[in-house]
Amino acid sequence: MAKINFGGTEENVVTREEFPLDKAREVLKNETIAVLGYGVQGPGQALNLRDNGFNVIVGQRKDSKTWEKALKDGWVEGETLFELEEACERGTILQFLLSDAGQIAAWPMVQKALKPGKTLYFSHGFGVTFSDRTGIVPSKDVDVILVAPKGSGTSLRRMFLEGKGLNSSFAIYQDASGNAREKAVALGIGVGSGYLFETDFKKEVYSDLTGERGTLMGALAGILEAQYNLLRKKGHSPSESFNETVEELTESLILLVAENGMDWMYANCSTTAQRGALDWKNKFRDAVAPVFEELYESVATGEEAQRSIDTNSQPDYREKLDAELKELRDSEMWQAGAQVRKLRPQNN
Ligand SMILES: NC(=O)c1ccc[n+]([C@@H]2O[C@H](COP(=O)([O-])OP(=O)(O)OC[C@H]3O[C@@H](n4cnc5c(N)ncnc54)[C@H](O)[C@@H]3O)[C@@H](O)[C@H]2O)c1
Ligand SMILES: CC(C)(O)[C@@H](O)C(=O)O
Ligand SMILES: [Mg+2]
Ligand SMILES: [Mg+2]
Repeated sequence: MAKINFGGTEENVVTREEFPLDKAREVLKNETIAVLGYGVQGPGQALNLRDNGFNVIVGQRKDSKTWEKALKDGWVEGETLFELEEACERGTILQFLLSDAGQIAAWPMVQKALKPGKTLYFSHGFGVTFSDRTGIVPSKDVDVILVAPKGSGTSLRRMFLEGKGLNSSFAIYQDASGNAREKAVALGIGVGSGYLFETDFKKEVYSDLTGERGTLMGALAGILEAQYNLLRKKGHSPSESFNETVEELTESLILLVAENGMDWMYANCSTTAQRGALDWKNKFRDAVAPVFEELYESVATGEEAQRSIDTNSQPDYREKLDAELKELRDSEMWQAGAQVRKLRPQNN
């Protein structure tokens, strides 16, 4: 494992050069990897593992839309596609990729199939970190590991097909076999990670819940809405407000940040823009800092986990989420966005 200096702090990371695919295949050559759940991470990880030459099966509820999706993706009923219970029995590595709330209901079935020597794999520290709320407590004779891709399963698959890699974290919760670390890294490489950085289950779930509620999703949507609403209130058109708030960000400036950092994006804007952005950056940072404090606290007390469990365990959780997403989609701002996207020359 390489020690790499990240802005002054040394961390353990694993790169593809150091742990090539051949080595990963060798480590897992006698394993049957059962990917349980075919929502967002399930397809990304299962398809990448399959295309990378691992022995993979998928477990999914048969009466579901995602069973049909699995069939379309080339999984074959009775050969590589099974009901959850059968996949649990057949797999030696169980990749628990049901929704975090769904994992609670499925845990007794998974627990029963987890014979000594098998491996339990998560892509989130949720289940075991909040075990007082989830009831997920693996027995001591199984390896318990984590590989958490830092992005959507959709991106994991797309980037794999483009020859790129999404970074993932990895962690070991229990090492019963003595080989848990090697297995975790091999699976991380197998699912198509760029580089792997080390964490533990608690740090993974705390940072992940903070990130998605914060800058990655919640804060992002909130700050965009606030600026769009202000511009509209001050008499700017939907086109102007949307372009100045979202389209320029996603089509131009954030790509420059991705390529070469914030200062590079700034350097490619006018000196007028640079002066103003440098002046206002700290004001925004300080304004939202207390909200981030509140968010982290809510994660650490388990409040966020409980809310997620309570809402996403309801039988109609999917319909309710869809209704909330529809409301977002139907708002003026995002309807304006749909029009703007249609007008992109590359979409014509
Ligand atoms: N979505 C992502 O891209 C992403 C990224 C990183 C980590 N993760 C983690 O990966 C895991 C899977 O997340 P996801 O977003 O792919 O899940 P998801 O919400 O898409 O659900 C996955 C599958 O679980 C099934 N399911 C839900 N409740 C069930 C139940 N009671 N019994 C049986 N099946 C049930 C659904 O039908 C679906 O096929 C979670 O731990 C999540 O935190 C997800
Ligand atoms: C893709 C995310 C937001 O990184 C993941 O954490 C999730 O929960 O879907
Ligand atoms: Mg998450
Ligand atoms: Mg995440």
